[in-house]
Amino acid sequence: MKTTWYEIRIDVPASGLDLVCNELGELGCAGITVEERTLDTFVAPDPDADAPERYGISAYFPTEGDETTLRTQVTERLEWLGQLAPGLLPLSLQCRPVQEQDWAEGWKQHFSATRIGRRLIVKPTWEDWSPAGDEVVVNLDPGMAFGTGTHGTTRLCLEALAGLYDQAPVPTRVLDVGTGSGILAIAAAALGARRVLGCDIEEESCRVARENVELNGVGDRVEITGAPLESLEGDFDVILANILAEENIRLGDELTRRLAPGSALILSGILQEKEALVTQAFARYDLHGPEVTHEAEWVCLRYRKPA
Ligand SMILES: C[S@@+](CC[C@H](N)C(=O)[O-])C[C@H]1O[C@@H](n2cnc3c(N)ncnc32)[C@H](O)[C@@H]1O
Repeated sequence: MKTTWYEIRIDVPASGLDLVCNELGELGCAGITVEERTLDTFVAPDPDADAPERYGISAYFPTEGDETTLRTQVTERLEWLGQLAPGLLPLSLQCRPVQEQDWAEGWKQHFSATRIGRRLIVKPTWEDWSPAGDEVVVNLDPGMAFGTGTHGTTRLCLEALAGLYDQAPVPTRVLDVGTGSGILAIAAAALGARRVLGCDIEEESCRVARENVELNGVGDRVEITGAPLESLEGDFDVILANILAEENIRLGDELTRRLAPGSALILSGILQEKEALVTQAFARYDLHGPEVTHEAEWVCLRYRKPA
């Protein structure tokens, strides 16, 4: 049975945050999210940034149609608390009912079938697509792993990868460092790679990636491993690394050491403001490029190892 929840959003001064959360808990609140910090799963919070003066919080209460009483109770309690917590009053409460299903499934509405380049289609498992001509389809259920193709960094990598399969000779050996949901590894296999290795330091990502590899029927060509890059054998025609700028730099020697002559190195996960940091770090390697592509604040660097 689906629970109905009542969401109450409140703007709270930083000094009163703990007090408000405590009072809401006493009134039966089952969960609170604090929304003020810029927290992208891909961008580590800046430890030097000033803490915000106010936070937007969302408190969730299980309800059985008694929202008016609940709203009155919360208002009265916070008005009382306002005498102890400067800046809490005047209160601004925004309330709405929420179905439990919205929490678990809400993100899915942002993920729908997308064409990348000339013939690559990335789609969620719950949508149908009949490929026409030489189109290839990547089917994904990203679960808790990163990589639906909707994030700018993934899309930039997919575009770079798809472009490589529009010209001869097509790459056959591909390494995907930080595979997440496995999206880039599976796309490479779908486009024509014969041996693809995806690695990730997160166990959950490896599990999801393996499931997606099976789902796409490319298990004979794609291997997913939790082993670190440093321990991986062989050289590759394409290496993709959609990891943070600092991590790309840290792994520079290990990435470039595995590039076959004439191969492509595709680096992403780089915020525009970090572009120069990465290009400077990679200037010491024997590489052509980079060719730079952008999406919103993200940058992708495409290098070539001389043939
Ligand atoms: C932004 S996600 C990219 C996922 C997917 N490749 C895509 O393009 O959407 C980055 C992934 O890299 C993994 N990662 C970060 N540093 C890594 C490293 N040094 N070696 C392997 N994986 C790493 C993270 O666990 C995460 O799953």
